[in-house]
Amino acid sequence: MALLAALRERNQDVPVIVMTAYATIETAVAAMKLGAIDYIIRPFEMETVEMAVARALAMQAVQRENRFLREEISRGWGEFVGVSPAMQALYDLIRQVAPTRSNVFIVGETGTGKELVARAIHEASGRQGLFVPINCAAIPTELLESELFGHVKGAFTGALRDRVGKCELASGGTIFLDEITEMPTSLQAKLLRVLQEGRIERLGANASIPVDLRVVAATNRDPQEALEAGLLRRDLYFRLNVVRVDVPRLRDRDGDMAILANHFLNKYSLELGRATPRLSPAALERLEAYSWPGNVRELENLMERAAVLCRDGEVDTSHLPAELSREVRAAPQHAAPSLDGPLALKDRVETLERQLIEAALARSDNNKAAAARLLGVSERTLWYKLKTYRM
Ligand SMILES: Nc1ncnc2c1ncn2[C@@H]1O[C@H](COP(=O)(O)OP(=O)(O)OP(=O)(O)O)[C@@H](O)[C@H]1O
Repeated sequence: MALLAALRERNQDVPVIVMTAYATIETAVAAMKLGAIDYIIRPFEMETVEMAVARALAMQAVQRENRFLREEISRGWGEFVGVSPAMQALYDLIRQVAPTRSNVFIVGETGTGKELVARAIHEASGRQGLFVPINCAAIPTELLESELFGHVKGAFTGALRDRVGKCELASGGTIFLDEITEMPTSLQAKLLRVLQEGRIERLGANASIPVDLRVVAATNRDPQEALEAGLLRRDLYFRLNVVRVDVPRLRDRDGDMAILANHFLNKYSLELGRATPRLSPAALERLEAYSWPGNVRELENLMERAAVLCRDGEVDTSHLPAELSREVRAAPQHAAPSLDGPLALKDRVETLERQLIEAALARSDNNKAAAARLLGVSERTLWYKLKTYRM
């Protein structure tokens, strides 16, 4: 019994079978309470022991799998880290659209994980072909056409041999056109023709090849503005925007900051061969208050930096770059009350409270839970204040 208690104390998940000649119901119950999973009374048949061991091992496997699944669920979905309502909605949408053949248009700020979304759509689509990403902004215009559609030997100076284009490569799979608005509109027109006809012609070839394409396109611009500015052809847009997927900004992912920050600290500490440091409450608060224009990519970079700089097992505000604290400190100055005029305490406090609440709501995009955290009060208190001040 003492050994059982000690094992449990150390959190060992060794399955324990108790064997005894002095059986009473009480000791059996006590042993089970201490974590024994079976109880065998002497004398016994060998078969009984074998069965008990087999059962114990099977149960252990189930427990491990359960724990693994629990950890997975609490961490995110697939490659995604995050369990916020905004991300749950995104996972649901991906699961819904992936198995359809519809083209998908992903919209989201830089670094929000648009490529991750595109990959997840392909993974969950069941399409047997390849996932072929192409960043339209990263390839010089004059090369983009051959990159997309391929060419035959001699199609232009420098075309020394036949080349398979990305569209052909992605046939049966998914082509991911990142930063679609950076593709010249002449090429957009050509791409549209390929999608309409389901056939592709390599540059310089005089025959076309059938392709089975599913397109996932992405942009970090506002699609409406891109259309108006003539960066995106309307006809292509309608073809691609069958399902639109908006990827939430990091500051809208309520409650994901700690999970994401710890995930990246863990990732980079592993790479450095160090133990993962803890994230101090003050550091987390600063991360929560920052606006994250570069979204998850920016957070990942900062956590890599923190993992390198941190030497004492705890990431504190001193391991974070100065611009984070500047943004946080700017707030109180903003709301600093003037000491001129009437000094009635109640009115003054009320005005200041209203201003702080407004600022917190603005900074958290009207998300009450996040605003309450910024203000350092409970959500309940915030709701109460909003009601009292009729805000
Ligand atoms: N929810 C998430 N969980 C874990 N990692 C993430 C998540 N979102 C993004 N990342 C990581 O952040 C980085 C940026 O993601 P990604 O390249 O997909 O962003 P993007 O929106 O395509 O950016 P850009 O618009 O600049 O091309 C990648 O390293 C990606 O793995």
